[in-house]
Amino acid sequence: MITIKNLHFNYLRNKKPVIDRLCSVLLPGQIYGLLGLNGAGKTTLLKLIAGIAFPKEGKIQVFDKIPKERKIDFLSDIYFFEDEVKLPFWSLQKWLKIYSSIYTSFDHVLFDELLSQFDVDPDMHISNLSYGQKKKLNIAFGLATRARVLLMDEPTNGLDIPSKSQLRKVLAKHTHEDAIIIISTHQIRDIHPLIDHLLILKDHHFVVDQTVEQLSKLFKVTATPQEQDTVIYSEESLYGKKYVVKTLDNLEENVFDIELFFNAIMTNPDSTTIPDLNNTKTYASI
Ligand SMILES: Nc1ncnc2c1ncn2[C@@H]1O[C@H](COP(=O)(O)OP(=O)(O)OP(=O)(O)O)[C@@H](O)[C@H]1O
Repeated sequence: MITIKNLHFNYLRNKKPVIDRLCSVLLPGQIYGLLGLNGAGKTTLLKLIAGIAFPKEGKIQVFDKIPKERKIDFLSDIYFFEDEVKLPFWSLQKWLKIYSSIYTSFDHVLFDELLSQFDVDPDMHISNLSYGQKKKLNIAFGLATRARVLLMDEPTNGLDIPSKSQLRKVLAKHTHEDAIIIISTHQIRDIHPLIDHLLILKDHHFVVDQTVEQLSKLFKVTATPQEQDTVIYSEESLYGKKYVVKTLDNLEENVFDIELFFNAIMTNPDSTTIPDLNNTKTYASI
């Protein structure tokens, strides 16, 4: 479990908060989609969870560890897939030998299997890999660490179309019930089917922190809104106009489109109040 309480963070040279009064509880077995506009603070939040940046106020606890203490058993149980992969100019095998030793549960069989699925030659020198191949190498390595916390910053950036589908498959196959995966992305359509829970970061905290299942009972996308529907957003598409509407009955799951919902939240901030169907959190007013 990741527990975040009243988190506040600003960078040294800028007193303006990047994260402020942010609270949440993230549960094992879930894949979280972290969305927000450019500069909303998504990467910063991932760095705070990874123990790379330190909270100015508030608290983060990852399982029973405090990230900023950077204890060995914490560092070997978390993997941060940064958007820009920084790898040394070594042979892949040398890099693997040195870095895999940090992770007590590193699964070499899985690493080889993933590398082969991604079509990356294990005998290459890292400096000869393309941007996308480095990204795939890093994904294979991160999953093979068997870390319980995986933080992914724009994992589909630079991947070709078959690799994106490969990534979806490997994530679906190799996630386990005690793992917490947070995927920060602007390319939500690349990973939409994987997302269990949506986190939308706006004005320095989460304005949406709900399961996709709950949201799909509260909102739907339709081409033909009914008189009783409350339209919160509409967008022209190739196939005609699409509307995001609040539903009146909270029982059935509807067609839910994360990207359209995100646009609705960004462009229509006053129209929506999202009740917490599980009563686990306070109401999020948007
Ligand atoms: N090292 C830094 N020093 C000072 N300010 C920073 C630093 N890194 C990020 N920022 C600022 O913090 C804010 C949040 O940046 P962050 O990279 O976390 O946003 P993001 O949501 O990941 O953005 P994007 O979607 O564009 O990647 C931005 O205003 C950015 O300018």
